[in-house]
Amino acid sequence: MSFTQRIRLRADAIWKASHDHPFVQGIGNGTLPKESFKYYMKQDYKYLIEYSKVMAMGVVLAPDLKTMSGFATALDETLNTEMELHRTYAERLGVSREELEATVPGPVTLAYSSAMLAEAQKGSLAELIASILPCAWSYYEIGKALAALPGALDHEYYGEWVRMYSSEDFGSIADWLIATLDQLAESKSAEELDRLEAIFLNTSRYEYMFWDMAYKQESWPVA
Ligand SMILES: Cc1ncc(C[n+]2csc(CCO)c2C)c(N)n1
Repeated sequence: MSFTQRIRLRADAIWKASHDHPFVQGIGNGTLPKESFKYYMKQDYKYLIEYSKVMAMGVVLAPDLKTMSGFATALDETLNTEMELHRTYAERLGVSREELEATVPGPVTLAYSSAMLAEAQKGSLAELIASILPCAWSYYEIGKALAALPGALDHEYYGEWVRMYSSEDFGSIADWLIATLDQLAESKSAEELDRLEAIFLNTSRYEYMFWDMAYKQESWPVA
């Protein structure tokens, strides 16, 4: 079993909880309230800005040109394809570019982004990838699962979201991160692998919490 298969297995209960979450299922069957989706899109936009910085740190930490180029491609995809989806939905939802960019990150958005940035700043590429992998990988799994539901791909409102996250382009970023982490894991000690697993489990938990936060439109308890 590869290292990423091992950590995916350990995270299975968390990933299943995300998959079954009413927010995710609501995108798939079209019943998700638009207000929850609007809240999610605004929070996710802020999250993706920080995620992009982590990708950029991947370029810096990369040991060779091929790896640099992989991070540069993923960074471009995030800034110019994925975030374009958010800009398009924001327009449909009547949220201006200014409002979108001025979104105040909620508690989970801030905690999740800070956790990824903290791992990236420690300076090990394996730790950086372990922290961002649940993000790219779980969305691809969710995208594909939702795409298999009748009508989800063609849904007049959420179809675009399902098409983007089930696309091969996003899948190839997840596959590339998986292969890169497996390669880095080959030269790590058992203690280091345990540490990478713990990082992966933590951001898997944050993925679940992000869906939950958005569903409940959870904000800071005191403004
Ligand atoms: C909370 C949260 N987690 C994951 C993603 C999905 N995502 C973020 S970056 C990336 C890889 C390529 O850009 C993918 C699939 C998201 N949007 N929001």
